[in-house]
Amino acid sequence: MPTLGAIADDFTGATDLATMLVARGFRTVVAVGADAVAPSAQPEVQEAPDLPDRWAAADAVVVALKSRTAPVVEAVAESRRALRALRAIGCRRFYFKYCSTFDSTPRGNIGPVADALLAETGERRTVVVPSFPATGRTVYRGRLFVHDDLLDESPMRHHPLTPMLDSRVDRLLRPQTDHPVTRIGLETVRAGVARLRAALDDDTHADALTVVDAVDDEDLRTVAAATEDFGLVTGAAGLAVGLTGPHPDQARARPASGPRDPGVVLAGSASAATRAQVTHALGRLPHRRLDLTRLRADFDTAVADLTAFVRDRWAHDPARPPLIYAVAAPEDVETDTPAGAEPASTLVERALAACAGTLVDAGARRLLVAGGETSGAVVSALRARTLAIGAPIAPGVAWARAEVCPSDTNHTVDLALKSGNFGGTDIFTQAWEQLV
Ligand SMILES: Nc1ncnc2c1ncn2[C@@H]1O[C@H](COP(=O)(O)OP(=O)(O)OP(=O)(O)O)[C@@H](O)[C@H]1O
Ligand SMILES: O=C(O)[C@@H](O)C(=O)CO
Repeated sequence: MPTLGAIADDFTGATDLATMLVARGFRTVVAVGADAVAPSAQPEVQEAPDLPDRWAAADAVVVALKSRTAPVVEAVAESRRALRALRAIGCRRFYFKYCSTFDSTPRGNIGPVADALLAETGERRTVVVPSFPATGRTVYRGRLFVHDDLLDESPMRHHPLTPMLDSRVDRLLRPQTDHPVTRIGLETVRAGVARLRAALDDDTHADALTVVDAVDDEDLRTVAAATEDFGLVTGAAGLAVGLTGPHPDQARARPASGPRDPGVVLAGSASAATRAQVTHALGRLPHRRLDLTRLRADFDTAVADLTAFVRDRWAHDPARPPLIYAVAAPEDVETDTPAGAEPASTLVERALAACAGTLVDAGARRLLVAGGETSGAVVSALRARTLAIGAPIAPGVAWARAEVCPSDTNHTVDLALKSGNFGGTDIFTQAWEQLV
């Protein structure tokens, strides 16, 4: 029965945290939305008497939401619903997972969701820990770094939805929350678990969201140990490095596909890391770029041509998964939508989602998807309700086994959801080797 319940504000973030939990010995299931956990999770629901096997065999459940940039009211309502659903299947500790680059705006959604989850759990305080050293995110003196750059000097400064214009986590959070926002520095963390705990227990932090410095995994282990009885922690996936689950040797789900099963890469992300991965794959995998003009002129035919191309490549060389991508270079990003036309963002998401559905019905059994929004669109089109996390591919990215039903037939597939900025340059060609 799961005891740890997590709520992630996007799909790739959910698999990122789940990947870490599996590595830490938690048998982990990602549930797509609160309804995939407990359809009628009302406030009064406390315990489900007959847990489905899926939950009985899990140590942790991560609910994947699409709430990062949703209207605040919606994000709060979905997060509350997720928490109630997790509680109904037995979870007693909660983890609010947001982006390691603290993606949010002065209105939210990190602060409002943290406030709501504190109220829902009856807790008065929590910690704020976006640090994830394995992916270059560290917090020192309250400032968030992305590798060598301060957050506001990193490419996140230009993010279209959540431009990050400050690197001080407390300053970013203060306008978003009703709680005081406090800080605890690295010297206290490095003084050890007891000193950090004593600091957290000081009156200053009694009702606060406390941003805690962490520069390496040992710091995160100290933070996790000092907060082990907190009913709610918040952060990126890094904090989970300090958690220990009960099944160190059996936590990974087995792959669903074999080496000769057809695969495909669907890349809708325009992030710098994905662009480098696309460029690397162009010389190595059969590929097609989405043509926005054609998609706008005749969506169905354009998608049918793309899926026909993939099927043709499978017939020639099943071992090389074709790549369908949106952006290889910054100039591929459409910044101005032509008058009266559908914006490129939804067009690309719809196109890749449609390709995914058709290709799974045509035999695709392994899909690597790049981009958080893109992953949300693909997972929704495939009508996956749960993902069982399997082999890791890179920090924050793993294969997951999913039952899907894009039209009217069920299939089991291996799915990897890659955050835009995660993964090495060769991930589109190398990820398949982990599926053994
Ligand atoms: N050529 C393009 N012009 C404009 N927008 C595009 C283009 N290609 C893709 N997009 C959109 O850019 C967005 C990329 O977001 P997505 O979340 O998928 O990737 P990301 O931001 O790199 O990933 P993450 O959220 O994991 O960091 C999607 O909405 C996608 O449809
Ligand atoms: O924490 C991260 O950076 C990722 O899991 C993510 O949320 C990107 O969308």
